[in-house]
Amino acid sequence: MSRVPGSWPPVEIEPPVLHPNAPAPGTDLGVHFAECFGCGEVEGGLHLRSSVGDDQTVQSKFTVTRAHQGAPGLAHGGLLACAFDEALGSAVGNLLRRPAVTGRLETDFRRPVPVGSTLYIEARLDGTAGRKIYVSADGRLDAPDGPVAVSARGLFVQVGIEHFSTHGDPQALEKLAEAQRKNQINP
Ligand SMILES: CCCCCCCC/C=C\CCCCCCCC(=O)SCCNC(=O)CCNC(=O)[C@H](O)C(C)(C)COP(=O)(O)OP(=O)(O)OC[C@H]1O[C@@H](n2cnc3c(N)ncnc32)[C@H](O)[C@@H]1OP(=O)(O)O
Repeated sequence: MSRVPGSWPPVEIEPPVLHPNAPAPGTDLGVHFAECFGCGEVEGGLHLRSSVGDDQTVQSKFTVTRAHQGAPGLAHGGLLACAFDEALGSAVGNLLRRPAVTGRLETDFRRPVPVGSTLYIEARLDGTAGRKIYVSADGRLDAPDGPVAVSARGLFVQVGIEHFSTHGDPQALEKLAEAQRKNQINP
């Protein structure tokens, strides 16, 4: 199988347009949902932390613990993919502020990621085509300029807010919206 990726994005795109209320570079993004496996206060979760970077990027990092192992002493690839889903989703949700879900996520695992190492992920908006939002990211080992260990490319698909109330937990959604209103998060 070739390791040469196909062209990206795979369709003709428009340049991404930041939402007028998108947080400024340097802003810490906090936790979008306390029970999220990626960023929430979940035991064994990734506890990924993100902030807005320059040039339509989100910078995230997480430290691999023993709870994240696949082979002894090494991160599980599926959990690394989870970290990229979260980082890419955070770029879409915070910079474009459009409700969207992951339609497709591809990952290239280039180097082993040991327990105890910290992955620095930079996610960038690549472009949009109607409801389709293309994003990609690189994850570097132990420093923002460390060697690339994992790369990912994702397609997020914009959905109506009813996607979450119809298929998810409407009561939890309402509680989350209420908490966001209290924290005066701009819609
Ligand atoms: C107010 C908001 C702002 C708030 C801001 C606050 C900050 C928030 C910060 C941070 C939050 C984020 C952090 C979390 C991140 C984690 C995200 C996840 O893990 S999401 C869970 C996993 N994903 C699913 O569960 C999806 C399940 N799939 C579906 O529901 C559907 O398949 C869906 C919606 C993806 C598409 O279904 P259809 O019926 O609506 O639309 P169709 O026509 O099928 O697709 C639309 C277009 O997309 C293409 N498409 C869809 N899936 C594709 C695929 N796998 N590959 C290629 N193309 C695909 C299609 O070919 C179509 O393209 P053509 O318009 O015809 O050109």
